[in-house]
Amino acid sequence: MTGTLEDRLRAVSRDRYHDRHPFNRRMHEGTLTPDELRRWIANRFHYQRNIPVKDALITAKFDHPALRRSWLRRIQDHDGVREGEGGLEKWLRLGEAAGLDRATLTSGREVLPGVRLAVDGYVNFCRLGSPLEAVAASLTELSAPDLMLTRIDAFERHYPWIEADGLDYFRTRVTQGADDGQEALGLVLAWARSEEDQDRAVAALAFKCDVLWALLDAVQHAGPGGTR
Ligand SMILES: O=C(O)c1cc(C(=O)O)c2c(n1)C(=O)C(=O)c1cc(C(=O)O)[nH]c1-2
Repeated sequence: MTGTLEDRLRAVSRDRYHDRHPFNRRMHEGTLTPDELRRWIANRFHYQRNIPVKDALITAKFDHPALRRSWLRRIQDHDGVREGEGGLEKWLRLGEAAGLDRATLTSGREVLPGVRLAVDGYVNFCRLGSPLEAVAASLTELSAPDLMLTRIDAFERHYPWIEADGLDYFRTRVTQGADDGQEALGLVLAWARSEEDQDRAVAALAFKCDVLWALLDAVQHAGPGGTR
């Protein structure tokens, strides 16, 4: 393999990221119907609510208090430090701004089989993998902040029927995602010294890109009314 590990990771994150998925392209062009957008929001909530679960599994793999303390921040970013705060709460508000009530989102009724499998795949990958692989899988966040900026712009321009407050989640993730991505990159570059470990880190990131891609495939191909 040619190039430094950082070059290889950035290339995977650039070339296989879900910003290139046809569903995301349509989102940005403004051609999604309200039902399609709501289907995406409801299904992505399943991903969101599992992020702190997988971060708890990763935290449990770390030997050092400083590392656990730092990774714990990710759980708090999503779950909040108090009731009514945090990313999951903001995602529920995004749903409400788009006309989806909380009970529907939290029930998980709308979650498509392919989305369930993709998210389970990610959680189990982090549960069973090495700390290096689990942290490397999160490196899609290197590309997430740019995607958030594109998404905010697209929502404001093309989907004005979604109340502006609903976009707070994406605004928050611009800086949180950038910080998370930098932290994870520093760890992966420090840990992956052997060629085998470097290959494992790149493969973990490629797998994660596939998870995000598969999630959008399922959302894109759902039947009328968002059914399977
Ligand atoms: O909306 C997106 O496109 C997007 C992508 C990603 C990502 O690249 O994994 C994350 C998020 N959002 C996100 O909101 C988030 O909290 C998050 C955590 C992680 C992770 O793997 O630890 N990825 C992402």
